[in-house]
Amino acid sequence: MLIVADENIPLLDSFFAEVGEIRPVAGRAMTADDVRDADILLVRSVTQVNEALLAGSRVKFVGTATIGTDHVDIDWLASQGIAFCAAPGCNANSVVEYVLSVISLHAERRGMANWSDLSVGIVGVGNVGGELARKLERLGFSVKRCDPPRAEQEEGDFDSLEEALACDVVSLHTPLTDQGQHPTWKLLDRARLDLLAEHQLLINSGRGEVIDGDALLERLDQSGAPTVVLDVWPNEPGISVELAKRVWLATPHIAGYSLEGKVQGTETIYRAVCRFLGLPARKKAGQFLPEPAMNKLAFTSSAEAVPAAYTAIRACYDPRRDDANLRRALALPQSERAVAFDNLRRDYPVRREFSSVKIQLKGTSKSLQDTFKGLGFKLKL
Ligand SMILES: NC(=O)C1=CN([C@@H]2O[C@H](COP(=O)(O)OP(=O)(O)OC[C@H]3O[C@@H](n4cnc5c(N)ncnc54)[C@H](O)[C@@H]3O)[C@@H](O)[C@H]2O)C=CC1
Ligand SMILES: O=C(O)C(=O)[C@H](O)COP(=O)(O)O
Repeated sequence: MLIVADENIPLLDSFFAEVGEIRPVAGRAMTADDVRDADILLVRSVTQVNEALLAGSRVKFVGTATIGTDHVDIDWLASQGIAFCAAPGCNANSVVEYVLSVISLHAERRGMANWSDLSVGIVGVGNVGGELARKLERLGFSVKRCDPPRAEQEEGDFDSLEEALACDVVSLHTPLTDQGQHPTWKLLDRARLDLLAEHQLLINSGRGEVIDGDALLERLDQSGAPTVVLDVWPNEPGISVELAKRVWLATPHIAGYSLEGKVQGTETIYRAVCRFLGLPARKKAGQFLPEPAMNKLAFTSSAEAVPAAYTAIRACYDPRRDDANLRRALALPQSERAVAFDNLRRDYPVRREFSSVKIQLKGTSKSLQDTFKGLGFKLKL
């Protein structure tokens, strides 16, 4: 059994050594020659999985250790009888924590006493957007939910795109597709970007092409432009330096890169491979997660909820470090930038989720306890 796999899938040996021989390959550069003799192909988002890659190969199962599937021609796989699995939800919480950290920085930068005075419009209310909405509402934010595909299918409190785009913060969490009733390709086109005003914050941690990159560049050169944070970009890894210069925070598609999120992605495809082969799935993500370097934070009775929350959030994850690293990479000669973008992702430092930290509270208020619980930290009272 030959398993060809993107070398950036963490814990390949730990999960798959008992299943078959593993051949790690650079995901971005994977060719038909690399996969010809494979029985199983395991990828991440940087490998285009389609007829050009797989025609004539013996691959019978494809797994992607990612939430997004826009890099996979799922219809073609089905037409060839090739089984497929993705990892829905695996790194959703990581993306939510990225967005929460960005919102905390934005509120502080605007001199707001209370970040929950910001309204937040979420576009795409699935695993990521849904969890973001739940956390924000628990923290007291007012949230608009825009999800036309869900609104058509179920009873629920959904809002229009225009209502979401009128919020103080707009966060994009749709899949990328140019098909069907609700395409998201350039969903934020020139006209919709024109609706955004100077006081607003636009965050894209879905897929780069959901925003029209040229229109965004133009909008950011006009007066009254919104503040923009991009984790995902048109044309990765060769992203526009001009666009990066004009956005407030620029990160190299790492919103989902918590250790928990990555390892859960591997676990999901491991389980699917075991099911496909009729093997018992004995390994679990939890057994491979080390004790976090920082596992405790303490606050005293004088701590106030909002500043304490910001301190704890940023102790776990502060996007300004990723922003600084990406800007350094983009200052390299043009011929080196795309590789540098990918290297930041390949060599990403260990980042742990809020749930890995116990917050010790001595004599603190109920509101402080509720804030930390709402964010997903564990409490030690
Ligand atoms: N930056 C990063 O590191 C990561 C990015 N992602 C991206 O985030 C996307 C969303 O992830 P999940 O929430 O887990 O996916 P999901 O499939 O659970 O939810 C997506 C939601 O978007 C909705 N949607 C589809 N078309 C829409 C439209 N035109 N307008 C508004 N809503 C629409 C769907 O109905 C669905 O509820 C992924 O497809 C992936 O592209 C995911 C993980 C990490
Ligand atoms: O899960 C997704 O969808 C993502 O966007 C991943 O976090 C992307 O990571 P790579 O597959 O590009 O390493």
